[in-house]
Amino acid sequence: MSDFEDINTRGLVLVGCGRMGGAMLKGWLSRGLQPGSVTVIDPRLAPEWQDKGLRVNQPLPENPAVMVLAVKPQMMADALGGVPRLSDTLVVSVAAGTTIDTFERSFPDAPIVRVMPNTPAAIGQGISALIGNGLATAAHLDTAETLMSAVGRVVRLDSEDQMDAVTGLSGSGPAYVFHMIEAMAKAGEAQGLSPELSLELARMTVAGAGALAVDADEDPAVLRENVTSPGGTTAAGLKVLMDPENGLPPLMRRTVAAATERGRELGKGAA
Ligand SMILES: NC(=O)C1=CN([C@@H]2O[C@H](COP(=O)(O)OP(=O)(O)OC[C@H]3O[C@@H](n4cnc5c(N)ncnc54)[C@H](O)[C@@H]3O)[C@@H](O)[C@H]2O)C=CC1
Ligand SMILES: O=C(O)[C@@H]1CCC=N1
Repeated sequence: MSDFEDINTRGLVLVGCGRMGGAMLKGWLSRGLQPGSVTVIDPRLAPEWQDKGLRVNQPLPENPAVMVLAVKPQMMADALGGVPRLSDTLVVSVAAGTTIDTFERSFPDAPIVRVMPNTPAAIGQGISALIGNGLATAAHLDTAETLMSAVGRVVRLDSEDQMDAVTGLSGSGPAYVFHMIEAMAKAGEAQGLSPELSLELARMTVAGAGALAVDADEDPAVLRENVTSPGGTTAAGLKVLMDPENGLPPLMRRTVAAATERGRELGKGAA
């Protein structure tokens, strides 16, 4: 039996099929979601989605199992304006900042689950955190978890208050890691390596270390120590990187704090 049986029967509506919506849709289709059961609402849908058998910008099914909202927070009011008041439909939002009570104003009788995914979902390696409203039953949360586990791992939160920090850490986090690759590559160039060689070394170092961090039984701190020979090269590098005043820890603290704060602002309706 497909995990998507009820959704395939009643339908899934995806409002906004850009980078995040598209990444999730790719994962769902590869896990058994039937294209004909998906209604995509997006006025600027990318051409790659046009001939996949999806229902594109067509009237919504009468009683869809799930509606996933994946538009920018600044576009949410606009997008919600075009959607009927569903009550027997699980509403799932992946928008940063936008709080559950915003959705409750549009869907006062609906179960609502707020999710924060990230773009490695495009290759099934995402991490999503989720929390439901008072009307979301264990079965609704399971449905949301089924959807999100099609594109990576899932964690459940205890409180919606955690969501902005989650957004600042794992939602935005892939961008920090991509920038780390860029910065490492530039640093290699500064030591005389060619840009191509430096980028390849940086990219595969981050990819391999990430995979090892997931695969290994040891904590990242132990994996770091395993690389660090006493009096060796890594110790010399880490002395700079781990400097408590000027190193990565205070920089990362400020980075995640800024992203978290921006999530709070978006939640209050900031443009
Ligand atoms: N990109 C990321 O890494 C992540 C994004 N998110 C959240 O996902 C949501 C979407 O972000 P992205 O996919 O990055 O943006 P995007 O700009 O790539 O996609 C948004 C899509 O919404 C469509 N759209 C705009 N107005 C619409 C409307 N009224 N009705 C239907 N569709 C409409 C656009 O045409 C576009 O295809 C945001 O709320 C963001 O906070 C969450 C986690 C990670
Ligand atoms: O930058 C943003 O606002 C979205 C949310 C998390 C990642 N991208």
